[in-house]
Order: sequence, then C-alpha cells, then structure tokens
Amino acid sequence: SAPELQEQPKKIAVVGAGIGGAATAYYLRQEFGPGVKIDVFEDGSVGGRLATVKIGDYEYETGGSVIHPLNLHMKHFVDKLGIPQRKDVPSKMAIFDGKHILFEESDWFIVNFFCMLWRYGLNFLRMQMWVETVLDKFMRIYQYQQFGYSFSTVERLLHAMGGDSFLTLMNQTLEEAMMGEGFSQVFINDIVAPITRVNYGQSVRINGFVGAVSLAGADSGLWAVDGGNKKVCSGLLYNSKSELIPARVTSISVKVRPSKRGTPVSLYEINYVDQSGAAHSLYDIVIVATPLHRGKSDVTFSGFSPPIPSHYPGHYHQTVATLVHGLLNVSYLGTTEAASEFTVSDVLTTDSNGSIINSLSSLDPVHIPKGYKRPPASQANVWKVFSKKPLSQEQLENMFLSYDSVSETKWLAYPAYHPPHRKTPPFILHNRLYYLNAVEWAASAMEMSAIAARNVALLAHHHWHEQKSKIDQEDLHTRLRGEL
Ligand SMILES: Cc1cc2nc3c(=O)[nH]c(=O)nc-3n(C[C@H](O)[C@H](O)[C@H](O)COP(=O)(O)OP(=O)(O)OC[C@H]3O[C@@H](n4cnc5c(N)ncnc54)[C@H](O)[C@@H]3O)c2cc1C
Ligand SMILES: CC(C)=CCC/C(C)=C/CC/C(C)=C/CSC[C@H](N)C(=O)O
Repeated sequence: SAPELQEQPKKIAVVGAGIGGAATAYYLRQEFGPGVKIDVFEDGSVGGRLATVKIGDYEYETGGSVIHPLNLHMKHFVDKLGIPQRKDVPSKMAIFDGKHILFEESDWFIVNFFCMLWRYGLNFLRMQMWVETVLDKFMRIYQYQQFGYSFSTVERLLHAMGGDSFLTLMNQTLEEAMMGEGFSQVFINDIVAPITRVNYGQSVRINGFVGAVSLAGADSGLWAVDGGNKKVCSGLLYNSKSELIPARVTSISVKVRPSKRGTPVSLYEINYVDQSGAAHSLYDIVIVATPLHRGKSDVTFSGFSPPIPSHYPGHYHQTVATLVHGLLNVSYLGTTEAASEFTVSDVLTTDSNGSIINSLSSLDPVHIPKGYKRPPASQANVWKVFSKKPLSQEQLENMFLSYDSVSETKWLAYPAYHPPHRKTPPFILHNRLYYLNAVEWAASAMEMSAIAARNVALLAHHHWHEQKSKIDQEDLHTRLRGEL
C-alpha cells in the first residue's frame, strides 16, 4: 500500500530533465503542493533533445525546433515563465527530388494557390481539412486534463481523444490512411512524403497518427522559444522548486519498509552515479522521463513482479543534424537560378531518386537580433541538413562551395514507426512508478511529452489519494460537453 495514504508523499524522483521530465516536475508540484521534495536526475544536459550549438556569435537549435500554435501546454509554459516567443522570419519552401527542384514556393500566396490547384486539384485543401479534423479531436485532451482526468495507457488516452478513429490511425500507415480518404498517390509522393521526411526522417509508411502530427508540423504559425526551446526546461525546473541532481540513474528497485502505522510500505530505491561515485536514495513515487530503449537509456529494474524490462521492443530512428556555416552550392539542387536569386529557406526532399538528405534548411539563430534579415544563398549562412547517416566530406563539398564550420549531432531522434503498432509500453510500470515516454509511440513531439507529463502527474496524484474515478473514464467527450 502507499505510505500513509492520507498524507502527501515526501519525496518524488523524476529521471530525465528533457521537456517531459521538466514538465512532470512542474505538474507534480501543482498536484502535490509545496511540501514534497522533487529530485530530477539528469545524466546529460537539461533539455535533452532540445539543444543548441554555438556557431560564430549565435546559438542555433539542433534538436526539437518548432511548436504548433495549438500546442497549449507549451504555450502555457512560456506564458507562465515569462519567456517571449522568437520573432518570426518569413520562410520559403522548395521540394527537391534528389536531382531537380520539383516545386518552389512563390512570394505570392495567389501564385502558390493556383499552382497547387493546377498540380494537385483539391488535395491540398483537403489535407488541411483532414489535419484540422484530427487536431479538433486532439484538443479534447486539454479539457480532460483541466478536469483532472488521466489515462493508464497511450491507447486509452488516444481513444478518449479521437475514439476508434485514432486507434485505426495507429494501425495504418499514413499512406493507407490518406489513400483511404481519397488523396492521390502523386500528392502523397510529392508533398506528404517530403513532410514526413523532414519531420520524422521516415517515409509515408509511419503510422497515420504521427503522420497527422507531422502534417500539423507543416502548418502556418509555427513558433519557437526566444533564446532556445531548452529554456522552457530549465524554467520549469526552477519554477517547480525541484532539485536537479546531475547523475545517471543505473537502477530502480522496490523496497518494502515498516511504517509508523505498522503496515509495511513499499518505496523505490534509485541507484545513481554522479561525479563523486555511486549513491542511492529512497522515494515514494518515481517517474521515468526518458525512453526505455536500446541506445537511449540503460536503467535496470529489480525486485518487480512481473519484471520491468530495461528496453522495450522497437527502436529509435537515427537522424543526423549537421549545421554548416558556408556558401550553398545551389547547383547541387539542380537549379540554374543564380545564388543571389535563390531565396528558398527550406528544401524538402522526396523519397524517389534516393536523396541522401532528408532536408536542407537555412537556420535562424534562437534569438533574432534587431534588423536581422536572412541572407540570400549568395552569402555565407548557417544551413541545417537532416540525413539518416553522417555526411561525408565529399558530400559536404558537393553541397557547399565553401564552409568554415560544421557541427554534427547524431540523434536517436524519435521511434521508428512501423504500423500496425504493437501495444505501446504502459504509463504505469508499477504501483507508483510511471513511464512518460510511452507516449512517443503515438507521436514524438514536445507537446506530446508535455501532455504525457500532465497525465503521469495526475495518475500519481489519483493513485496516491485513491481517486479511481479520475482514471480511464469512458465517454468523457460526451460527459464533459457543455462544461467550460
Ligand atoms: C532532430 C530533432 C528534431 C525535432 N524537432 C521537433 C520539433 O520541431 N517540434 C517538436 O515538437 N518536437 C521535435 N522533436 C521531438 C522532441 O524533441 C522530443 O519529442 C522531445 O524533446 C522529447 O522530450 P523528452 O523529455 O520526453 O525526452 P528527452 O529530451 O530525450 O529527455 C530525456 C532525458 O533523460 C536523460 N536521461 C536518459 N537516461 C538517463 C539516466 N539513466 N539517468 C538520468 N538521466 C537520463 C537524457 O539525458 C535526457 O536529457 C525533434 C527531435 C529531434 C531529435
Ligand atoms: C502534437 C501536435 C498536435 C502538433 C505538433 C506539430 C509539430 C510541431 C510537429 C513537428 C514534429 C517534429 C518531430 C519535427 C521535427 S523537424 C522540425 C523542423 N521542420 C525542422 O526542420 O527543424
């Protein structure tokens, strides 16, 4: 049983200080009040997959970079922390098939509109409507969480948002889902695949749910955090008055201890290694906020029945982010345009012709200085290349006429999505031991980790106070209709 059920927990541990772990600390403080001690263990840097590198005088995002205007938790965090949004710099997109530019956005909306209408009929408009329908259902989670409802599995959470239609999306490829909706194969190849390639480094055979999230990631109005997205993580840790413990958690075990009331209580022992060696601490509640997958973390669990694996099935997809400060070789893109006329900022790629790159984007610093204008391709600039494998020197020399700085980050970025999906790992690993990153098997994005953070904080609270009526309730959409 939980220790002294009517009291608040004394100590809670969070493993990982990415956006998931930091948001968990924030919501735990909200749920359990000022008395509980919250320790956040971090093996690397606060921010995790939200990270920046310095090139010249400026910092640039190498990991998670864009946030959707309807990502309400991320919006709430920046508002609460008083961090401004980064100023918007207009962008222009082109699609490269590995040999030539297939399509280049014009500066004129009307030109783009008719060009798309001519090439793809109503597919473009219908895609926007399809994504909007998915987003409308997705937004229901905010109301459920506002009312304190939580879910024990990713499948139940998805079902509460979108009913069977979301579970179907999880079991279909994006291509199957879109073909089923009547989208044309040529539109899927030319437009949809480049978007899944830039966002998830994978083809249109990812699951339909993450596919819809990926298409939302190509909406207008995307934003980022001034000074770098990782500032939200340090801000949330500070705001939640958590203690950051710079250490690697090696194992978590369950220990039974006698209590003042005489009934034995179970506590979790966290073993960790920091600069001064190995140590351990006991906690009432533990939240694991890092993926339990090979190459991502190596936490072992002992004393649990049934056993908890260190690594769940499935693997994370590698995306290499290479930031280059240099002069782009526009002829690499098969264009005859003069570099001074080439104002495209985002080059997406199709699956055909085996393009070695997933995307090539002109990058703005995390803080836009006054009077900043993105330089044309005829001037040296910072470019971000996403690719599956690291780029060789020869490949870089083909892409750039000259360059003076290269920074490479090899990310195990997000799950490799292969529908039909196997059962996702649970949010609840043991009585008071929770796992946030299960959510990434639906879709990996900052907001998804923030939603899972609030969910696990609510689960922890409801289990502690034995409020079963707030867990896995059916038909919430109908029951909460009419509520604010
Ligand atoms: C290249 C790239 C681009 C992306 N672009 C976007 C985007 O534009 N928009 C978007 O919304 N999302 C984007 N994402 C996805 C987004 O970054 C992630 O979904 C999100 O950051 C995951 O956050 P998290 O806290 O759940 O996990 P993580 O950020 O991975 O945090 C886990 C933390 O746990 C720590 N840790 C691991 N093991 C241990 C241990 N044993 N002990 C202690 N600490 C440990 C790690 O060091 C890490 O800091 C992108 C991801 C990548 C890689
Ligand atoms: C969760 C919801 C409803 C919306 C999130 C939409 C979103 C921002 C998706 C992007 C996800 C992602 C993994 C993007 C990676 S690359 C981003 C950008 N194009 C870049 O080049 O850095």
